[in-house]
Amino acid sequence: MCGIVGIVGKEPVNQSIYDALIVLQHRGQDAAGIMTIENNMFNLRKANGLVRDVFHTRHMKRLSGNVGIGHCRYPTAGSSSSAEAQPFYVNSPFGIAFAHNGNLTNAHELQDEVFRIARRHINTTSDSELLLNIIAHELQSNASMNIQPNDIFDAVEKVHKKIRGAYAVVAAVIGYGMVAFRDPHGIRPLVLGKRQTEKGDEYMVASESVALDAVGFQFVRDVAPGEAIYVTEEGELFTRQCAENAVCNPCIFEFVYFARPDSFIDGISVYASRVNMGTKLGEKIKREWADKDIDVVIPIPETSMDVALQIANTLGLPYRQGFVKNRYIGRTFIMPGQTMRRKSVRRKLNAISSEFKGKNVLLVDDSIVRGTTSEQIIEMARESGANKVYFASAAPEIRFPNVYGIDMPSAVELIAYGREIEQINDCIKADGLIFQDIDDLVDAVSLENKSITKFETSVFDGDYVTGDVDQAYLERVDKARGESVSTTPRIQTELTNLEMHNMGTD
Ligand SMILES: O=P(O)(O)OC[C@H]1O[C@H](OP(=O)(O)OP(=O)(O)O)[C@H](O)[C@@H]1O
Ligand SMILES: NC(=O)CC[C@H](N)C(=O)O
Ligand SMILES: [Mg+2]
Repeated sequence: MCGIVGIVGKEPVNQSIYDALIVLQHRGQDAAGIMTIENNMFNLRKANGLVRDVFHTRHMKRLSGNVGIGHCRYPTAGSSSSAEAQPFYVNSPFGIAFAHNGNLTNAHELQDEVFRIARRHINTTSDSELLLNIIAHELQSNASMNIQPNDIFDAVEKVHKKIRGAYAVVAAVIGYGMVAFRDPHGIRPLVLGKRQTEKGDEYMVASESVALDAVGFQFVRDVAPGEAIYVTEEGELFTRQCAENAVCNPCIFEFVYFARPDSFIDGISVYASRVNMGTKLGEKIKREWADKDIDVVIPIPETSMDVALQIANTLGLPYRQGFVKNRYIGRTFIMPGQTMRRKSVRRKLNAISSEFKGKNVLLVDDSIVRGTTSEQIIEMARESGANKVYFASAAPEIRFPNVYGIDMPSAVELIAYGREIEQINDCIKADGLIFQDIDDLVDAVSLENKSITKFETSVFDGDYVTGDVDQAYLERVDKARGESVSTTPRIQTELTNLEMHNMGTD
């Protein structure tokens, strides 16, 4: 999913960007990077790894400057090579550092255009490097030596017309400041924050509001779909709507799984939406499983905990912790490669056997994607002596690939693809399996902000809000990005490109 952050400050921003990335770590565990501007020069450090492992004191010291951007990556296009870690950089016009959350759906066509028309070479397979070059080209064609806010906004307007898909973007431009914008459907989240200091106002954009909280910025508002934000190096803020027909169709999977519960996205508390999911699913269980003799509700840590507690409340059943999560293991779903994901479930979760012995348990997860977690967890519950193991998913069956920044490029790897509920259950081997209905999921989230009438729900219903995704497209994406990409041993991909990039030397 990726986390992005950008700050125009009155003091060095390196520590604040680092702290913001630490709380956005759940959005991307594969690589991290920070780029700052000082005396019209860029400073960069990026590498594969968690934020805490990528930045050491010596790197932080080098990242001086009052303007900067940061990124933590969960690869959804290209490879997981360190050459595709972000921020990316182009030297013309002015010098632009760039970070992106999302996925372009017309990257294929753009690749050719960028070369033929803009004469720009893209040296990685990343759609983000492509997007950076499109912006750079538009800025270059538009601007004189002394660009004004409207020149930047005109360039973003042209970018919106050219590219399709999901994108929340932040860029730092030498001599100018920070530019950020969000796709016209608002699929990926982006918030604006402000901090008042004696030297003047500082501005920050970030993927989630929790990043503002962490570094002491006040939440101002969500960046509107299609809107662009420009903050000069001096701290002056300009904004403009740069897209025609912008609509707010946020990705519903942010609320199901990706975002932190203490974040607010488009006016919706992620936590409250999860509690509502618990109420809705609890009511469905009451209606449809009146005959099931459930003794206790047990969450599968970590994301499902808020939902599971509310299911227990709704059913009037005890809520108990049956699994302990190893705090040093990250999220399994966003790990690259099925082998790593499979191995990590047992390393990450261990059963408290006394909570299962002789009991009929209802295990709750936020979603079942590939079934990696559910299959192993049910096995663990049985090994711990459970009598019956029922399973509830707070999201409906996931049957369609995601093309907007979640790594589900291939339908065949989804456990619900081509399977009815009983067949899914045959795979995960529960004594009963129940999914949230799609209408209930949408209601659960929209209850918190009634003005949003449509969410991006393609993984559940195949309705892709950008309108440009058909079967042929899905087949192409599937082919281009098979498991081979994400399972390629890192060392191999490293060797190919290591010297071609400004890695911010060790
Ligand atoms: O069906 P699967 O392919 O296994 O994917 C779904 C699981 O992956 C996620 O957990 P993850 O471990 O990534 O993160 P969490 O600790 O936030 O729950 C999600 O919460 C489900 O538990
Ligand atoms: N998950 C994301 O937002 C990924 C951004 C970009 N498509 C990449 O793969 O680097
Ligand atoms: Mg989980």
